[in-house]
Amino acid sequence: MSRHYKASARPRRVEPRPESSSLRERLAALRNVPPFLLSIWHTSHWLTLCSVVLRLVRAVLPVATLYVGKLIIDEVMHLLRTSGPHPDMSGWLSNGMLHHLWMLLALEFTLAVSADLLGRVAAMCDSLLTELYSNSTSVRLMEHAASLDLEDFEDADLQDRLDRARRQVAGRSVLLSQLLGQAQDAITIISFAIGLLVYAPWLIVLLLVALVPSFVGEMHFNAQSYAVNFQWTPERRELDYLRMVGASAQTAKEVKSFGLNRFLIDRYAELSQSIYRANRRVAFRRAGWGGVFTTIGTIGYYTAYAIIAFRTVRGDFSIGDLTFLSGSFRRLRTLLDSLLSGFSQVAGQALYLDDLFSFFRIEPEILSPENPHPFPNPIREGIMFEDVGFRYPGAERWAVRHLNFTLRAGEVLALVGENGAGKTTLVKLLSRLYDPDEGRILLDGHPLSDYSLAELRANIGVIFQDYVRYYFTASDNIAVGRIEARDDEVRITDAARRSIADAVIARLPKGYKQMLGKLFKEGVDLSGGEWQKIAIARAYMRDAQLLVLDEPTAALDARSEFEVFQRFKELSHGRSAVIISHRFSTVRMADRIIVMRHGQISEMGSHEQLVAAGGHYAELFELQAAGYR
Ligand SMILES: Nc1ncnc2c1ncn2[C@@H]1O[C@H](COP(=O)(O)OP(=O)(O)OP(=O)(O)O)[C@@H](O)[C@H]1O
Repeated sequence: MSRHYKASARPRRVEPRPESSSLRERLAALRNVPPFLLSIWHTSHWLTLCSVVLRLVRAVLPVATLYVGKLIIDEVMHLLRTSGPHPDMSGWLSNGMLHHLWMLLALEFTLAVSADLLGRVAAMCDSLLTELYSNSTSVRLMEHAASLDLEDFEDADLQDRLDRARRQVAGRSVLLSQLLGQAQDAITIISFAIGLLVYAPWLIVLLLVALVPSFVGEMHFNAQSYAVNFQWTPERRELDYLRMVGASAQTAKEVKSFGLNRFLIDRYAELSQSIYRANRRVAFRRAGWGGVFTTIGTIGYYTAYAIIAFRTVRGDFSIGDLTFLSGSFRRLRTLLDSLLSGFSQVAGQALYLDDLFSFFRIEPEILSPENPHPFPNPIREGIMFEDVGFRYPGAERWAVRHLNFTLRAGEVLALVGENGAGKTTLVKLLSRLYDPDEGRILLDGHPLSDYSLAELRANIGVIFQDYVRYYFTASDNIAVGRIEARDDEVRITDAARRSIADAVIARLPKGYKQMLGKLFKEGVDLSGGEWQKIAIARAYMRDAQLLVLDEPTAALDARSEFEVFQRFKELSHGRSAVIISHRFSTVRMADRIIVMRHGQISEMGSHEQLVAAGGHYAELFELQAAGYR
């Protein structure tokens, strides 16, 4: 299967960029809400139940409060009508005429206090639930990212999506309380609407007419905000990158000595200004249209108010009815307004959920087979490359092609060649970080893809030239080579001894417990060569049958390099190794040397054979040797 085909088969590579998504698309994004709610439910049954029940109860309190308010006014009016104004309250109090009023006032008070308490407890449940959800989603995000292929990480589109997914987790957690608040508002609206329907059904129609324009407007502008956000993801990532380069311990040295600060700051300011301008355009239009739509709503409200007042004067309604109706209408308007705009916000946020869910839908392609072939121990025949070719995704050129050779069991093979010749690519194929686009790689006669990925990786210890400097302790920096053995001190010190990192660690104030790097308090930075010795120790943490060292000694001084290889030779116990190096002092120690040129093998043989052949190798060797004379 060619890389080209794979690329087009992946949904993420053909994802359209919504310039401005249609209403239908925004509504379609609501399909993300049920799975979102389901994951909330899985986060904590108890908190979800608690929040839902409290909100249900809380939802009917406003109409009850308003209705009791109406009863209070009617009761007051009744008292005034039956006995007239009473300057001395003591008579009323003693004959029990105020009993009913007292009861109503006490009920109103209880309703007000309950509404407040229920609201607070529900908000607490929401915030706890939100934090739990955000934590568990971040863990899922890391787990899923870990399962993806290296190719995925080198894809800018995926990086954009991952970035939006991360921001979704950090910034979209309000969605939960918004959704629950929406449900609560909807129930409150229904309860108010029932009250209003009983008195004056036509008021509802008036209300809807006033609100629909503002709803459509909100929907439109939410989608525009999303589109702006979407289109500018790469630039936002660049902003993050510039911030990191401009102010981080790793880059400070070079940025200072090249005087790069001004350039970085200007680039940052320019980019952030462009994003700001795009956001401002939407914000201006939103504010302008929002004003128009709100005015329409206000006109609707006051028309209704005038009608109710007029009909009260005509005697159709009591004063209590007037307060209840106008109060209901006002509350309904604000509630419907917030429900509709909240709905469009939910629809907008559901679009962001798309990023999160679509990130979770990306499937890795480099997988273990269902019934893996047992991994040979020891490897008998070796690893055979049969006409192997590979092109990086999206690249026109083949990075390597027509590779034919066998890495024999127990053999130390060196790869040499100029920059970009394809040496690291060969190693990535060997450790199945990529699958070849052409040809096959066989291990003891079976394609690499027949073996369990975990077993394959456990049996191949690779240290890449751009190995990671972890800001962990020295001990953990070595243990990452086999993290299960993190507490195995004997193994760690043994690995350090083999890679001559033991001498480096002996000089650290806290030895193996010393925090490395300058990121954390009390961290100690190392020289390039010292870091490299620590990194090489990782390879020895494994019981790998094949060691791959990609320019393992580039930063080492001549004596250290010699020592590392002496120990490697002594201690390899017949293990195979592939060593990439530009130093011929290292290369000549190998059993066999492969010379790569423009992605192909140009020569193969021992040091002596290749020098005698007088080809490219001999030329490169002579060049380097001349440098020492
Ligand atoms: N992730 C990548 N995406 C696209 N092209 C790549 C990628 N990595 C390497 N290449 C290209 O593939 C070719 C082979 O690169 P490779 O890293 O294998 O060379 P190398 O021989 O290891 O070089 P060096 O000695 O500089 O480390 C080069 O042309 C390089 O530009």
